[in-house]
Amino acid sequence: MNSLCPVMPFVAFIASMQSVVEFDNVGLRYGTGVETLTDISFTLHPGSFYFLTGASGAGKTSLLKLLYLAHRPSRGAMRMFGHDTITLPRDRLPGFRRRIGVVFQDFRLVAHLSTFDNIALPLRIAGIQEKDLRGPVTEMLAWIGLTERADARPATLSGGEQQRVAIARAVIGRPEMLVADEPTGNVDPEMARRLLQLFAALNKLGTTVVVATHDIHLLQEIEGAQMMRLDKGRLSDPTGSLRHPPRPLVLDN
Ligand SMILES: Nc1ncnc2c1ncn2[C@@H]1O[C@H](COP(=O)(O)OP(=O)(O)OP(=O)(O)O)[C@@H](O)[C@H]1O
Repeated sequence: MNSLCPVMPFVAFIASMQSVVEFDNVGLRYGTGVETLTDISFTLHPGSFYFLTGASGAGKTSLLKLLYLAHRPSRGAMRMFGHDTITLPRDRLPGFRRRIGVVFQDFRLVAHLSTFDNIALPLRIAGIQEKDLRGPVTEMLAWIGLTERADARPATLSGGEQQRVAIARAVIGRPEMLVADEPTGNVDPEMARRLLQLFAALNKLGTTVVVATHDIHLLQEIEGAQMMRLDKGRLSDPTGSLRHPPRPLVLDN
């Protein structure tokens, strides 16, 4: 996968950044309930690969929502791409979101668009010309094994096929940060490994990757990956990923 579309000259930009994301004592509360996320502090470094693990209900999706700016923290400080996102005016949020690729747990494909057009969407939004996007989208279709389904609408695809389209759409524009929520939950182990290779290729090009998963065996697939674990809304740091320097990831089993 060495020809992910050259959309943004971001590698040099990322290399010059100290951190991609910084959380300092962040809390998140839905409505008037108890806090879903409590005292979350960490720094994500440019070009690193993080797995976010934790039991169901631990707060993984909630933390990812903060990362892709769907929610703002209820308290604490948060910086992204060198900017304070708590005080960022609402009209600047879309510009920040375009720098983040997101694989949603429920895919969120555009129902009336074909597989090809769903994958091409970020490139079209970025103003890439039709003649320049056909090659990367075609290559991506082959990589996810859906060349034959290029014209299919999402409703006619299986859950696993929709998931692969969602991943292709998230990575094709080479975002500065990729946030993926259980991205391999609907595919077989072989395809899961293939999709992780796609994330790894993107990561090697400089993208910071955060993948939430229940499947800790995935963690062994990415050399140098770091692990963040949520336990009832609190972050633990089993591999020292969030300290300096991080230790290599070693699994217990
Ligand atoms: N919009 C919401 N309003 C109120 N509570 C919410 C909302 N979204 C999530 N929660 C609650 O926050 C807690 C954490 O949910 P979250 O989806 O972040 O967990 P998760 O670790 O991603 O779980 P899973 O692995 O099952 O997807 C849960 O108790 C959930 O019910």
